[in-house]
Amino acid sequence: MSEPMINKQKVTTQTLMRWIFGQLKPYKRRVILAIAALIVGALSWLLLGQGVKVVVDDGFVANNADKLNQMVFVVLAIALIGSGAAFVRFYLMIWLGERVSADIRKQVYSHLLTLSPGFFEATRTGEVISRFTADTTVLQTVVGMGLSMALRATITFVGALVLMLITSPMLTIYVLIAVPVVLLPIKFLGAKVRGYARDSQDRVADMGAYVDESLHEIQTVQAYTHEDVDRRLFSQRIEAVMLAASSRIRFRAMLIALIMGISISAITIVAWLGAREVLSAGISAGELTAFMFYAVMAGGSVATISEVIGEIQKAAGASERLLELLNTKPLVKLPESAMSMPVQVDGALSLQGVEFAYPSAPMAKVLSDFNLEITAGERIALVGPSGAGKSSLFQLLLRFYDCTQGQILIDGIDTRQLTTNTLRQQFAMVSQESVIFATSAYENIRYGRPDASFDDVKQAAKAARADEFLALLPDGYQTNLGERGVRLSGGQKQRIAIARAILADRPILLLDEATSALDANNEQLVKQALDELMHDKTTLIIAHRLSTVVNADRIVVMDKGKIVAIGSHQELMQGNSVYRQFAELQLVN
Ligand SMILES: Nc1ncnc2c1ncn2[C@@H]1O[C@H](COP(=O)(O)OP(=O)(O)OP(=O)(O)O)[C@@H](O)[C@H]1O
Repeated sequence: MSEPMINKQKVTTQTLMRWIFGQLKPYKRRVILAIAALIVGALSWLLLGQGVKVVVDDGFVANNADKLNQMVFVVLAIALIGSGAAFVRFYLMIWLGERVSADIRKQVYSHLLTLSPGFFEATRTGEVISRFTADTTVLQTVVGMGLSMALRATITFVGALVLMLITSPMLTIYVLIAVPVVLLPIKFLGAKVRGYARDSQDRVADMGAYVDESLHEIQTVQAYTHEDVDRRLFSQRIEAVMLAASSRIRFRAMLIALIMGISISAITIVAWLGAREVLSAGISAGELTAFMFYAVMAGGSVATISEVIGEIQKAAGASERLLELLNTKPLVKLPESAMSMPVQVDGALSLQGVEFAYPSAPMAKVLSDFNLEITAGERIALVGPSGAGKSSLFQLLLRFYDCTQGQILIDGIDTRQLTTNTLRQQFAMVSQESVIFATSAYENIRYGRPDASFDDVKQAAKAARADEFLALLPDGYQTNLGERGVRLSGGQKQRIAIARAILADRPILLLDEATSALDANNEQLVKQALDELMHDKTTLIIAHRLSTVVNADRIVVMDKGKIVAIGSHQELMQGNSVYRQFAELQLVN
């Protein structure tokens, strides 16, 4: 059974709009200003129609050159005001779109950092990144362009309608009959567009994940000359994106075409009816001109609104995925009122009746009946065959998961009484694959204590036997180590990771010893670095080296999630067959 990591959910247009308006709240002043600019803009375009009417009737038809000259200036002034308002509206709305999408990205990223590592095992990084970039970009367009266009179109529509009514009530009634005919396709085709939009974004995410994975493992791809297969598999994913997009585009195109066709037909019919009115002297030529100006404006507004509705449907699809991410909860539950740790933590650990199974495989017990008391400052070596549960034990100690039974105590405090932050601040971890970030050596070491001074960093590097080689790098400590530390040797990476842990200065160490053999010199340096690190600290070390088990206070032998023996190297070599086998076959001498 696989764990439902992301809860699929349907987002209605209302939920989406409520969410977006919530995001706009902090920028109330800008929103109000944008709306004001929008109203001024829309009103000036409407006023332009009145200007045109005066130009035609009083200037043109009445053959009055003075009036004509005068009105041209008025019309130009109105156009200038309209353009100014358009600038303010456009600038503010696009700004708000960018702002909202930036804020949403921050929220999603901040939330992602709280999710359990299990979530990232079940979800592909590339997919998460796609949600981040592609989905928030869709929202950005909706806020920046869509909402502004819809609002302007609504005001224009209402204004145009009022002026049409004033100009000619009868012709207006003809126009109004046409409106429901335009709205019908929006309702039916809009829903289709939304469904396909989500599908489309899902396919984009899938493609992103594939690119991420293959480029990440480029050496393996090239070493196995797998490029052609990758091209084919990628192209399949791209075509899936195209296919989903085509369906969406088809329905949107149909929507737009239908609306245009219906509106233009309606306008033509109304113009024809209006022209007959002019001929029978029911209305003036200027009135008909103004009326048609408004009718075209109203028709254009309806078209705009329908297009925006398409955009919003698309955004609803995209935000479904973003909201799913935001609503994914971390696996571990935090206490209602958390305890704090004393200033001085000794680092004694107590595991009492611990039992554990991963949520993705609840029936497979990874640890069971696990009891272990570790005194402060003790050095424990964990050994056992692959799959014995050693790494899982670390995951429980860091509370990436909760035990299914039993409890874990630090200095007598149940770890479930602490926030995960307080708990994790008691541990420093050095994993088997030394983790190096694509930044300077300095920042890499400072990772565990971002406020450390340069002297602190240098001291930690010295203790970790890293100072010497760091000083020889082109920019010393400021040298960029490249993505995943590609510019360093294995032993150098290990020593940087150890320097980081030394600087972090946490009471308990979790070490997963590297299995790869180093040359004698590097080996010696790493050993010295580890000795510095473990000094005075409670240490749990997944051991792969003979020197480590020999120097441990106690060796805990694990097999199939249980402790099968505890003792010193000598004792276990004599008394425990699992250990003897392990030591003979797997310890690096
Ligand atoms: N994320 C996970 N989801 C489900 N099962 C897991 C997960 N991680 C590990 N397991 C299972 O838990 C068991 C213990 O694995 P664990 O990695 O703790 O062993 P280990 O002793 O550290 O092994 P190794 O020395 O090979 O790293 C294994 O059977 C493994 O398949």
